[in-house]
Amino acid sequence: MSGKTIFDKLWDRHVIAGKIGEPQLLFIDLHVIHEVTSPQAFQGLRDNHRSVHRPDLTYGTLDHNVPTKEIFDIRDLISKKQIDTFTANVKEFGIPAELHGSKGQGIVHMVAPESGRTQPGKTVVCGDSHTATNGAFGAMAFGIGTSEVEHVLVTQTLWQVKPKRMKIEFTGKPQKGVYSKDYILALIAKYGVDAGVGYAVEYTGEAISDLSMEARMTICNMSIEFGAKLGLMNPDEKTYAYVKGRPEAPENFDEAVKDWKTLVSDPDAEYDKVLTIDVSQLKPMVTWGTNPGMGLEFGEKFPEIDGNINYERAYNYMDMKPGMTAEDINLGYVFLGSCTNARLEDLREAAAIVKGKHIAENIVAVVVPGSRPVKTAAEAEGLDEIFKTAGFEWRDPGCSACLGMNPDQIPEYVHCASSSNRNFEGRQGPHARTHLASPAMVAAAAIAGKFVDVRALVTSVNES
Ligand SMILES: CC(C)[C@H](C(=O)O)[C@@H](O)C(=O)O
Ligand code: SF4
Repeated sequence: MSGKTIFDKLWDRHVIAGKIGEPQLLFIDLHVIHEVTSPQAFQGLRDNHRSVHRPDLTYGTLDHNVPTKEIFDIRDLISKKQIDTFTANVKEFGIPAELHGSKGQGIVHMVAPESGRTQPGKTVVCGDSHTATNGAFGAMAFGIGTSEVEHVLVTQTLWQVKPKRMKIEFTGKPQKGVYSKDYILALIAKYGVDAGVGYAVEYTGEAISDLSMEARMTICNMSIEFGAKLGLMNPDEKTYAYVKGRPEAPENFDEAVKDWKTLVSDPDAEYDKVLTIDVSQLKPMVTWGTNPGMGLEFGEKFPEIDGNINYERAYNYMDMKPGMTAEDINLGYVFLGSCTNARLEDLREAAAIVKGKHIAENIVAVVVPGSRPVKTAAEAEGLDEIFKTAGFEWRDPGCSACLGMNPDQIPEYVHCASSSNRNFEGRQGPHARTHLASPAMVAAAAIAGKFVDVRALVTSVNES
């Protein structure tokens, strides 16, 4: 009999009922909630006189609607309602949560790891498509819909059909200036936004082991942009070190680590599909179009339309033409934020590039730390001053301009270099035009006033 993948092991461990190939009932170890996808679920509970089965395994935060300029000045009525409703719900049902202005508040996929709740071996769900971020810890983490949120609140379980297994091996050492964001953008550009549909993806290989936990989260975060049900990685010493000492880390930590060590893919495990990417061949990526797969290495010419109506539509929306390169993009805005790339390491990488320089005249640049702990840590090491001196705005944590659900929006028709994960039409505001890239590329673009190849800059930064 062949070995098992980490995903097989996690799946088997959580099945309560049902047969393989049919929906199976899974136990959920951690249910994370935010203000956008939980209100109807709580209302459903109330209407049916039900309670939350395991408030202790539920954890909430406010993120999508919070204003980042003046966090308590919520002018939008829908935002205010969602924030107030969420606050009342978690109080009524006794759920631990990071409420408005609390010390741990931030984007949902950041606060769960930061609190220590995200751990190897857990099933983690959230009414949000980027829940696979938690998969970087060796957790089986995926997004669910609002009716499923209600199901999990009431039962702490969920019916799911087991997805197929894909292994993506990242080999080699990257050049300086190439980051995990480039790995995932390159993967999606090469295989497309649907290539992961129906799969649980395991990211593995030397290039993944070499990454920090923060950089690993960036890759897992974008699993959904590849179409995958979930993305996960084998836990290792870096994973244990990240969890250790956090408020919700297991009490008997050494025992937990012993168990976690068994939750890795066996060498002879079988997969339904295997892909390999050599990261030593990658260059910094920039998207030109209106899905995350419409991306290219910096310097490459944008593709011909050749009858592709998606390309035609994307070019029209973005007001660009085949044959242009990323350097020709008429940038007006830079957004450094989101659950993809607004952790401390991301801000450090960007700050190293902007230090001692000033943003270009044509640019408005905003930094939005993904969580309050990140903001506090960044300020403790003076990153805020570096950004502010360079002309960036330094904001409070939240989803911000990653999507236009709060006052932070990119103005109409303006091109934005963004460290986030989605470049859909209208994603950052009506008619806004988004170009996804790594935090370092985005920072360099703020200074130069256009996209530049960050590899040259990073070398000189490191030498100085
Ligand atoms: C609002 C929320 C449901 C949504 C998601 O599911 O991902 C958002 O976080 C996003 O990134 O588009
Ligand atoms: S930061 Fe963006 S991608 Fe992440 S949860 Fe918020 S809106 Fe979704």
